[in-house]
Amino acid sequence: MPVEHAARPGQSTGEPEPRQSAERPDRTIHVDGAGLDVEAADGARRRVLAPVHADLSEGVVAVVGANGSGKSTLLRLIAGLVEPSLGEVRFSPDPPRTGFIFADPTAQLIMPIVGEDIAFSLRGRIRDRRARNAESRRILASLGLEDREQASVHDLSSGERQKVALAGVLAAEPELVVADEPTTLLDLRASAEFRERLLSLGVPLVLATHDLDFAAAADRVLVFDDGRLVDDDEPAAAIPRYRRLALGDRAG
Ligand SMILES: Nc1ncnc2c1ncn2[C@@H]1O[C@H](COP(=O)(O)OP(=O)(O)OP(=O)(O)O)[C@@H](O)[C@H]1O
Repeated sequence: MPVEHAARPGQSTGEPEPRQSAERPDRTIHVDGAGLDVEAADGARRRVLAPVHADLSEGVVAVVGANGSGKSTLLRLIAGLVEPSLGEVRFSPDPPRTGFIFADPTAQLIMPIVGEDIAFSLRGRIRDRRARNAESRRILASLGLEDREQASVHDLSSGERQKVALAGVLAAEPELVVADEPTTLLDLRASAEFRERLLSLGVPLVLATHDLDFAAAADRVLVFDDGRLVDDDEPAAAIPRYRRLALGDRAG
């Protein structure tokens, strides 16, 4: 059930950030009993994700759960990075162009200079080099990084580096963004800012997060525990139950 948020421009910390209204493609991710078994070193098979059933068409879906509960596995199945050993992931009407954002942006920065990295991501879409550089500058400016075009990716702060990784993903004009704990390495302010960026992309977002403020800004929350989907509801209902699941009496 989509949850509407009132606009509160300019806020950068604290409460969940407002989401700008945006056109969202009418696409559904059908997770039809998708799950994953892996083979251990001794040859034994281990189920790391029990079959998940969920039709996801909301603008922002947050996936929460303890370490090792199966969040990243679900994200990788949705993004097509891993094939399910059970069930399937389908899309209707058609599979989206999907961009994946990792917790550690260094995993996806390829070129040493910021502008070069974005231009590299644009190569599939724009053949002309000057047009590519112009588009790279436009994307960087849209993320407030216009003065970092010539910077080394190694000299950036973690927050800037995560934004450059996002710029690289946006360069491919994704129709779905899958983000695996994208604010984990960021401080409070950078995390709030990055959260706001992701929420205002106007592109459907599925993200795993331990940041419950971020999850609270989603339209729908999936809760995982020990490799199973154990709750699936709107944030106002799912997050308090997740707190009780994770913290027991300490949830308050
Ligand atoms: N290819 C694999 N081979 C072996 N084990 C795997 C594989 N993929 C996932 N696992 C295991 O499955 C479990 C769930 O992992 P997953 O990364 O999905 O958890 P998570 O909820 O994202 O955890 P975290 O919050 O720590 O990132 C873990 O025990 C992990 O070691």
